[in-house]
Amino acid sequence: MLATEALCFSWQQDQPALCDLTLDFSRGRVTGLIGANGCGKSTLFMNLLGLQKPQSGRVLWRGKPLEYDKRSLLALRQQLVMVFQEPDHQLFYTDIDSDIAFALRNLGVDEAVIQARLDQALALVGGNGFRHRPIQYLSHGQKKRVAIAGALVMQSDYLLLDEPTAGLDPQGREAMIGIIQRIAAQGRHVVIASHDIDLIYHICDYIYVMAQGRLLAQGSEREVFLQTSMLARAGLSQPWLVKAHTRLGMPLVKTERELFAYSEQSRETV
Ligand SMILES: Nc1ncnc2c1ncn2[C@@H]1O[C@H](COP(=O)(O)OP(=O)(O)OP(=O)(O)O)[C@@H](O)[C@H]1O
Repeated sequence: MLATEALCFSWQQDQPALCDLTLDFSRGRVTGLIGANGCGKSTLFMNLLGLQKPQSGRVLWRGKPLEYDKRSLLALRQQLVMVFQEPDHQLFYTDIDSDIAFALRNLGVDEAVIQARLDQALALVGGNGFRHRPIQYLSHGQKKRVAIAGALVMQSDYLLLDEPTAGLDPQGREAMIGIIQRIAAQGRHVVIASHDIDLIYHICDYIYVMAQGRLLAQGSEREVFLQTSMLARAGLSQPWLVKAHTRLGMPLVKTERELFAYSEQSRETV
């Protein structure tokens, strides 16, 4: 279980970046964290990872307050792994296999286990087609997949994804949705911070809305995205499928496919 309790954090005195946040990331399989630029999403991730320490309140890991000694943090970061928005920030080798295996080799994991996990992770992100290309020759989207594979080999309980679809073309975005769904289907928790509201609506089963470091709303995707005035206060808008429901009276569905199936069905019955 990963949670925060009345967490407050300031980068500078008297300017709180996070205020009184009580969040539970085990509520949903895929949890969304949304809010306007500067609302505190990245700062929260840093607090969850123990890279920053709250001035008051706490991070709870497996039901206990997070401990900040080196050993505890090392153990935490094997179970709570972050994938940054910019893959270049976490890819260091030119060779994909070496890059993905880096953390496992550091931990002294058996080479046969590393190979098996590498194969699995690359298959899950659809990376086998470019596995033998040098990393510097990969596209942004391909690098994102390698960065996710590097996190997956850790077989962590939680994966924190910062803007997983940023910079991806429509096909790459669809592929990323599939990747996240496959990760969640493996029984892991995924936490996504993103401005891609349609992605959050499509893929998350629990959502926290933040504004200026505070929690503004929480709930299932339907509970959250039907609150138009709250979304406006947070500087956000509704996903297009929710707009189609609230403004055009279409049924509230989770995916485009469901909406088109509904519209075809209604045409047939006319
Ligand atoms: N290293 C830092 N030093 C000082 N202030 C910081 C630092 N990082 C972030 N902040 C401030 O903390 C607040 C929250 O920023 P943060 O980056 O967490 O927001 P965010 O929700 O991730 O934004 P975005 O959507 O733009 O990525 C902002 O006011 C920002 O200026």
